[in-house]
Amino acid sequence: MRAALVGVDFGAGDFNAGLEELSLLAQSAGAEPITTITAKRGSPDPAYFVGSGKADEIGLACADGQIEIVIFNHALSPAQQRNLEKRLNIRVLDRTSLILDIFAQRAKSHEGKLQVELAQLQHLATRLIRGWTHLERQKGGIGLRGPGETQLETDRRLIGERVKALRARLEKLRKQHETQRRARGRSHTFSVSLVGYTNAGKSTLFNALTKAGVYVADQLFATLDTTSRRVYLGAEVGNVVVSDTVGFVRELPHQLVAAFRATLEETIHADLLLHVVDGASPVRMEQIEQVNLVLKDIGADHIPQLLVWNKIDAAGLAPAIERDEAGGIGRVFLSARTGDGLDLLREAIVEAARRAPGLRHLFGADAGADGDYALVVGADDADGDADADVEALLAAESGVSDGISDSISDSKSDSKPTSTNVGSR
Ligand SMILES: Nc1nc2c(ncn2[C@@H]2O[C@H](COP(=O)(O)OP(=O)(O)OP(=O)(O)O)[C@@H](O)[C@H]2O)c(=O)[nH]1
Ligand SMILES: [Mg+2]
Repeated sequence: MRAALVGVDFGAGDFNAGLEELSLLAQSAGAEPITTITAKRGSPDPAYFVGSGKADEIGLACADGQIEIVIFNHALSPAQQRNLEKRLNIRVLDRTSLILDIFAQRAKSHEGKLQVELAQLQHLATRLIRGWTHLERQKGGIGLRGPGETQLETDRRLIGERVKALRARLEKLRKQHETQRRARGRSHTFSVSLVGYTNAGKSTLFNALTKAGVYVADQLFATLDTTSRRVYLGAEVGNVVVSDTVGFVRELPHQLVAAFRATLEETIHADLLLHVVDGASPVRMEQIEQVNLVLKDIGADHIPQLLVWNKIDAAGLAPAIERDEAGGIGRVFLSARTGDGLDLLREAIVEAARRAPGLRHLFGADAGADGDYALVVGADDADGDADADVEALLAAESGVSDGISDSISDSKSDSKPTSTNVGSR
């Protein structure tokens, strides 16, 4: 589908990098960007987002019939989108819809699909409601029982019912995740989540890390698109669980963040976040900020974070560990592609695991001091079933079970590891 891209420069951030990202997003959604139209404004025009003169310029660019869709690098109000479509006589997509569409295309698991559907319906619902009030105004409040309104009311009711059903279904799945996490908590397997801006190299790093371990077991512990594997990191720490998850983008639609809460909760409950950064990107600092915003949004900003400065091969840097003022590891420079610096990252994870509270008992030096298993069970264990906990722990330590083997059996479609990638390649 041939597309015209539209970006408005409000004088904030790196405008060109933003347009480049839009182009990648559009391609990820299956569109083919043909032309880009830019404008400079102080604030959005209420009717068309751009000025009416600029709107006509966009119309002119589409006049020869080459362009099939116009994609804005911004969130448009329902009215702006409608006005533009009327004036240009062509389909107009905003950034939110574009991202939702990519999610819809990429979601593979049952839960992922439910989450995307919920987000899309909620997005649609706001448009239907506003469309209705718009009509209401046109008719001056008279003749409101007309067929148009009735249809809209029916649509809204159906959407409302579906949203309710989806929420209930997702809540049930969320509870299952929680049960699973508690089981995992008992065995105190140190868990590491890869987070980061889309395209930073999380999946590449995930594969490099998990393949490199002496002992690797495939594990899918979330039914959505979080893939996890156990990685053996030496005698001292033993196994850690590493998870690869959905990437973040600037202005991640809030419906999506809300709908993907269950997926992101795996991130919230990690012991350590590996924040993967594309060290070769000119806008890496902005991306780090964006990722931290999303992490704050989902309540994961309190988790210890290690910045993984990836793609040093492209940035011309050497593998290194950089310590912060307190002596803790702040950044690891590596290349997931060439494998340079991976050993440093493994060291850094071992060091973080060693420092993690509540995990010390697993390690030789502290086991004697802390002594008993009561401490091992952990503060977040609500059911008080200490015997079972000790059993689980012993089983875990002897390698019989690590507590994540009771995977969720929500649907047949969830039986294979899958992953959703948001964004661009
Ligand atoms: N030069 C270079 N490229 C890399 C490196 N690591 C990853 N890449 C490339 O970066 C692109 C994105 O890599 P992914 O691993 O898919 O990134 P991701 O963070 O999982 O992306 P999303 O799943 O979309 O969020 C791919 O083209 C990789 O080949 C690296 O160390 N050096
Ligand atoms: Mg990925």
